[in-house]
Amino acid sequence: MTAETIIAADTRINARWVIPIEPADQVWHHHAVIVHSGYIVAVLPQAEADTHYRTRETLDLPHHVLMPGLINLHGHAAMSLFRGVADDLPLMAWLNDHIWPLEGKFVCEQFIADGTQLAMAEMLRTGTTTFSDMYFFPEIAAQCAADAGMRAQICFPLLDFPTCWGSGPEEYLRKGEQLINAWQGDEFIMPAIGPHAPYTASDDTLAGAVALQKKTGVKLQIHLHETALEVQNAEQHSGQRPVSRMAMLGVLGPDTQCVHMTQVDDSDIEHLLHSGAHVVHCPESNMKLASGQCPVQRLGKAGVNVAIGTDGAASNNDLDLFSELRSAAMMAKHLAGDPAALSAHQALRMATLQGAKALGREQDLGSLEAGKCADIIAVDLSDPFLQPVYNPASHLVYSLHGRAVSHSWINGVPQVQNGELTRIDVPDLMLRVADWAERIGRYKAG
Ligand SMILES: CSC[C@H]1O[C@@H](n2cnc3c(O)ncnc32)[C@H](O)[C@@H]1O
Ligand SMILES: [Zn+2]
Repeated sequence: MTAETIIAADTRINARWVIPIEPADQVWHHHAVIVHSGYIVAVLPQAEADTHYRTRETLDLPHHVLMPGLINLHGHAAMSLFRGVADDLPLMAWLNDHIWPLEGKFVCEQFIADGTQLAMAEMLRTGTTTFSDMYFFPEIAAQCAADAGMRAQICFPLLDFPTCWGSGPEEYLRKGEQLINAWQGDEFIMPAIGPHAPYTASDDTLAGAVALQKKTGVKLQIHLHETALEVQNAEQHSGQRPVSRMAMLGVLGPDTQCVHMTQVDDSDIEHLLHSGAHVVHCPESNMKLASGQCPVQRLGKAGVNVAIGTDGAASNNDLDLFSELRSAAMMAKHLAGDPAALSAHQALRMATLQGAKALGREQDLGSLEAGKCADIIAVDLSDPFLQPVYNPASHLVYSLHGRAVSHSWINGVPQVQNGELTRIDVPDLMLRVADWAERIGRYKAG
């Protein structure tokens, strides 16, 4: 490019700080991000942008940090309607005695539409631009995400028993294949297979999942080694750890995301590494259900890719990935007995580029680099509770929560402007949520 070359583009965002994620551990001052046709064209010093770019619009963010949108790699979006409905319980009592009966009573297409919108409103408002969902009526969740312009991996549920979405594994697999056919190759929606867990999916069911994965090439996500009890029960029942059973059945591979992994021994790490499977860490859900904790530092040092997720709002109880990062960093340090475990920059990478890698999208998502999709967030650091700012990466992980997000774009399209959602009708959504709360609350009260 010569000094005279002026390039026309759609949007220029000037920010006080830019954390590009790649290259790693960088904080750039007074840089600009240039966006055109949904893609990042350049990330460069503002003085250079003055010389080389003319854009239709320019946004000045003088107290803000720009970074890639966050990737929430595990959740059950519509469960936001069950937020706070059953607290202070261990996983199996929470599921068996509370959540599964409630799901049997209330989950239907409208529940999924309203609950998924509620979850998306919270995620967008707190900096998430891509999420993964594993829940019933995935065709509704996929359409909701596409309508809102949000990126989503939509995992269809697969279990041995009947639910509101199907009569059993055969029907789940048949409907799941329809979901894959409808959405595979879409820019926003990534259909995937979601066998619930080793204790709810038989060998035959998992073989069906593996066959469908081989046929279609989509990703597979499963809850795995969530609790010590899960591993103990499996060992007593079959003499095998669930990870080893998954390896034997062909479930583990580079297209597989193992959610939780709070119980990890050397043989598990060997299976994860050998297969190239990814781990999704959900620290707050794991703490709240007292399930255990994923040893992220150990896995990272061994070379396993670790992404992060909130899990559903019924076990967290929010979908704010910034607060999740704080918990992840604190927990990693506590668990490793090492304050250097999971630094602020490492935590931010886990919620961006490492999430993109688990989705197989590290070529076009997860960092602010020319050629990547313009999935960008701005975080306002001007509040008194964030002063002084020596290191914005530190504040993003250790000091703030997601409500400090002021702007977000997905594919260059504004989703949040000055803290307001642009594409979700919040007052209308609140009416529908209030209606569900009234019905669920009345049922709970007996
Ligand atoms: C097959 S749809 C998803 C299914 O999973 C349940 N669920 C939500 N959170 C968890 C968790 O942390 N571990 C295991 N199962 C979970 C959800 O209620 C649905 O029934
Ligand atoms: Zn989950």
